[in-house]
Amino acid sequence: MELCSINGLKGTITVPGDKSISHRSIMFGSIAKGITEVENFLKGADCRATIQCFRTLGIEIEESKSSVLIHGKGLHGLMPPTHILDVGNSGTTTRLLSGILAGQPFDSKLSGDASLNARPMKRIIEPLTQMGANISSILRNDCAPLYITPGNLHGIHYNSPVASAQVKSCILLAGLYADSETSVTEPSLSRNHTELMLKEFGADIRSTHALSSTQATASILPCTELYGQHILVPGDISSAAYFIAAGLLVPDSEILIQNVGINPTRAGLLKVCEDMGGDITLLNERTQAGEPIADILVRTSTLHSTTIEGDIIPALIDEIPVIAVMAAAAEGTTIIRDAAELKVKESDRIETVTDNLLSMGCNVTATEDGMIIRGGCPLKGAVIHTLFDHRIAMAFSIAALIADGNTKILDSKCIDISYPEFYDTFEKLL
Ligand SMILES: O=C(O)C1=C[C@@H](OP(=O)(O)O)[C@@H](O)[C@H](O)C1
Ligand SMILES: C=C(OP(=O)(O)O)C(=O)O
Repeated sequence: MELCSINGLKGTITVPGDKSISHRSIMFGSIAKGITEVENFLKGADCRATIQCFRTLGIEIEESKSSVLIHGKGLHGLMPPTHILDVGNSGTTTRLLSGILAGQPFDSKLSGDASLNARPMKRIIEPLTQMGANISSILRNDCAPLYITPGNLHGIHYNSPVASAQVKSCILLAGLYADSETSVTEPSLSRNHTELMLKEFGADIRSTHALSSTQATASILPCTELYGQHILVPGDISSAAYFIAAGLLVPDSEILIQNVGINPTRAGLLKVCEDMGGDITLLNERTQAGEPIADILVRTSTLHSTTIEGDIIPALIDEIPVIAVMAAAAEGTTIIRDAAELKVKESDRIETVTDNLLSMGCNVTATEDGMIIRGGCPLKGAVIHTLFDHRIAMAFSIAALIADGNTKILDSKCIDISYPEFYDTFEKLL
């Protein structure tokens, strides 16, 4: 994809359904009894991988233009897979599905693409093994492909070294099949969609937030049955993030993004935009199945630098590439720290972001757990090496809109992972 600078993005748009909630709707719907109907499901490649995995596990899933119907077979209704489960590029599918598979009375294997098979899985192998699961890395490198065989699961209390919703959700899902309570404490609260949605499906799940620290604990009791639900998936704030950044950065813009999920465990970007002087207004705030939603009005703003660190990091982890682009255009030096998790995403996002910003003429330094971005230098068009990472392709498409000259985004097709209609949404604002 080739892009150049523009002016005046104007209009009202919606963004596709939330990726995290879409994955969970298929998974929980499949192990619930009865039909789960999902509206505004994200038809990106990652969530399609989740659908395919559950079809392979014997679940009938019907797709229409407006919704997805899951014919759930109950907690013990999955069938042994006849072939290896293909998790594609999706960390969420891999880690959450492993938690469910650990509780099944049959063997399974799961594997993904080269990027997925290089991501760390010890973070789930360790706690699942403590619970009595039999899960191993087939190549003995603590990565997928993973092999899971039946084990008798018991409840544990797990102190997670990372604030990761994938790790937390994996353990809680295995906890559905354990013989006693399972709980997970994380150093700071990660996205809580599993806790909110499993409760709607009938699970006995609780969350507590320590008053004296940022630590958060979620616990679940073994369950006899979950029940099918009707789910309306809110727009994905991680996808809205690109249009928020575009609205702030592109001169003479005003964009209204309707129906966006603003769950506080996801909405760190809004706080950062506010700290940077961004003109953002939340309209029509409401709650749907425990998930807060709003329309977001964005207008062109003069941005200044900020420091992003500590317990806000999990609430904006996927938005850091586009935040870095905003920081490059802002006056002053922005510091991002406590974000070492960026190194184990679809690419090493500390490296991919800093390398591409450098090639656009920005003065940026990578650090062990983040980056230092000295903003205010004019960006120039460049060839962007996405390394097939969808967030890099989208973040640098925004950088292209304010750069001098043409920018070429290599392998931009990877955007299909989370936002197949990304460039079509842009067309609506021209
Ligand atoms: O649970 C989820 O749906 C996700 C959790 C986050 O990963 P971690 O749990 O690895 O931080 C996030 O980066 C990913 O895009 C989706
Ligand atoms: C990290 C991401 O997803 P996952 O971990 O599910 O691959 C992402 O979408 O940015």
